[in-house]
Amino acid sequence: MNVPFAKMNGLGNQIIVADMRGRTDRVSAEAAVNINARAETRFDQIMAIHDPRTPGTNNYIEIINSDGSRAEACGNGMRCVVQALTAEQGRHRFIFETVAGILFGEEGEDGLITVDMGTPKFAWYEIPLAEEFADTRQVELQIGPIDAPVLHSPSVASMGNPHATFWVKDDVWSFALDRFGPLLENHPLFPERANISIAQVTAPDRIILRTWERGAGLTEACGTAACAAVVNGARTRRTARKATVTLPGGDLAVEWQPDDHVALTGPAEWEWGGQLDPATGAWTRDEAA
Ligand SMILES: N[C@H](CCC[C@H](N)C(=O)O)C(=O)O
Repeated sequence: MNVPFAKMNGLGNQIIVADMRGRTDRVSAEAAVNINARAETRFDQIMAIHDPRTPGTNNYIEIINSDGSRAEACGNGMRCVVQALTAEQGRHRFIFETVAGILFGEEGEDGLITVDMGTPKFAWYEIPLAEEFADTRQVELQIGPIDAPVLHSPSVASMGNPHATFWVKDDVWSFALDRFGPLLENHPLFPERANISIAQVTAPDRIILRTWERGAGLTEACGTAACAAVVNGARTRRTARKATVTLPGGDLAVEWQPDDHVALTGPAEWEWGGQLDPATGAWTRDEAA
């Protein structure tokens, strides 16, 4: 009843790829919490590969945060899925379906993986926000002393999942994101909570970014947050539509293409494999070959 899994990472974003093909059950929230409770398998997201649900797609992917909640999108995790399936099948291009829609992934000759993350959404009800904002390039939200807020006026967008990008002039490491992150993630403005990022633009094609992820906390990298930062940077004229985003774990390349799709390029790394029970989260590590 166990399924194979791989412990992987996408730029230090801790990912577990679980092979749920040929089964009708799902990785339970309880299993996710139990897997995350063990040091060796502490993770940010589980990417569960299921049989396809729609003709023309290769697989349906379910994304589970470390708190057991489900996410609509995960850029770093999708790259890990592409790498795992490329290693297994020898093919390089895949079409996936998630709750947020259809997306493409491809491993290049250089080993870097590009994922088409789809089109960003900017309407307040699409993100979603709890109240109407005509312009989501800058919404009223602040934290810290009322007359001297530490973070304020984020740009918000959906990359399938909700993101707020707070623009800062100072070093992103000078902010206590561990303290502000949980408050902003759960702010009443975000009925489905949100991923919270602080972004420093250092050149029109360069952003330094830290993210507090919804359902996972501080992470080394968040692919969809990098996409949201570039899209929000471009529509507020802070950046070009193509930029390198430097995250604690390293660099990602993001391009908001003329066809409105956002392409995310970066590495993925396989660490080790094992077998897990998707109901309880009990797992064993495979013997090294
Ligand atoms: N690590 C992910 C994002 C996970 C999203 C999740 N935290 C949520 O939206 O709930 C990424 O690379 O895009």
